[in-house]
Amino acid sequence: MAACTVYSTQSLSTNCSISTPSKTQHGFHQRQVVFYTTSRRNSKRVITCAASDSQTVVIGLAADSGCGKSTFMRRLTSVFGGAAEPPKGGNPDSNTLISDTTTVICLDDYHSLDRTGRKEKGVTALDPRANDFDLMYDQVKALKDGIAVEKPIYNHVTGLLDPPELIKPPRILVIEGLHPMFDPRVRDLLDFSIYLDISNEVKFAWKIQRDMAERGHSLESIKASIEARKPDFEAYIDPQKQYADAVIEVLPTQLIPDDNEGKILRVRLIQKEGVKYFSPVYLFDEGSTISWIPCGRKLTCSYPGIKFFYGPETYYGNEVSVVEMDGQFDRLDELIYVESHLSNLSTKFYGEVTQQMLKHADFPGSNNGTGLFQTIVGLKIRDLYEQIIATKAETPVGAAKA
Ligand SMILES: Nc1ncnc2c1ncn2[C@@H]1O[C@H](COP(=O)(O)OP(=O)(O)OP(=O)(O)O)[C@@H](O)[C@H]1O
Ligand SMILES: O=C(CO)[C@H](O)[C@H](O)COP(=O)(O)O
Repeated sequence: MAACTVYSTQSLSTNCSISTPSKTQHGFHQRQVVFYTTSRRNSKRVITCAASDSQTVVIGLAADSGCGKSTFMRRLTSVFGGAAEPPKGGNPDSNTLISDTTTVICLDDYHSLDRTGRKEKGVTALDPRANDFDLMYDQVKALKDGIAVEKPIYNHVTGLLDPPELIKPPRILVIEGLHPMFDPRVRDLLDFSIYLDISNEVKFAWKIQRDMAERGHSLESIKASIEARKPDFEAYIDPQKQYADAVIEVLPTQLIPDDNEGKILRVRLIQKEGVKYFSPVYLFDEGSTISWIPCGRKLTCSYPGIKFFYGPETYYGNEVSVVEMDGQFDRLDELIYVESHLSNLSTKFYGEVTQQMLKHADFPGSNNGTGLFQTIVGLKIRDLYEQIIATKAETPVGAAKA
């Protein structure tokens, strides 16, 4: 037995072991892995799992609850083709979504306190004390290293921690939730990170739409829940945006003075410069500053119209370039006109952004910058993944391990 280097925190490394790997006809190593499950950190479990030879690329997606993470994930999965589904035959309340290429795990599964536990201790789910970052790190690292893990499940229906589910290393692992960039060890594992920054006004409008219309909550209870989360959101969630490689910022429109309906949106795609395998999208002319109103013969715009902006900025001390769209499309098929003026989109054919947007015209935000920029970031992630895989394929085996 070789010592297991996967679980590197002190509490795990001393008791963790792994059998000598043997190669199967499918190019996988059969490994017997001894590790701890979440709910029982003091008890060992032995399972046999397959460790893939191919690299797992890890993407982090951070946002508050109800800010469009699921919608973004559906757009991302669609870029790779195939539908994402919960693990077959598993817990019906699993938060995990698996497709051919991607596995999306929800970081709510690393809540260390269940609903009652949080109530008793007087902490919210946003508070780091309600989450197990050691285990999050151990398991994301294991998956990145090609080792399957037994991940806990936080059941949103019952508010309890359910028995864990087996997660095998995928080609792309997306960790989405409240804290993907909070712990520096987890942050360092990310190949790319995104923050969905929804302004309070817009968050409120979306919450009302979903929780009042679809879940029967009262206006007062929605207001109270947003207010109760605010201090912890500001302390622990919002600061993560400084680490993100791409931020999608969603603000009320500036096209209608004093608009407070939250229906027409100004959306900014803030892209960090100098990130490996990521070259920011630009409008017309890279590095310049441009304001563009595309409404005319090629693009139908009803009131209040559409306005684009592109230019360099500084964001938390980092150089970024920003593409901004204020307003909404009347006709989605005309998006091709806008697409043809954007460069570095990482599309595989002319019109791919428009095609993706039309394919999911029923998703929230498909007629505005939220859908457009989520789709573009999805394409950039595909490009990043393909570059990482190509680089790995070119690297001689010995050099890769050095
Ligand atoms: N781009 C958008 N435009 C308008 N409404 C949106 C948009 N994105 C999300 N919403 C609204 O917010 C709700 C939540 O979206 P979604 O389920 O994608 O968020 P989430 O972050 O995954 O939420 P949760 O963490 O609570 O599961 C949607 O039902 C919709 O009402
Ligand atoms: O912020 C959240 C992330 O989605 C949830 O509020 C948190 O996970 C707790 O869930 P629940 O409200 O179902 O107990």
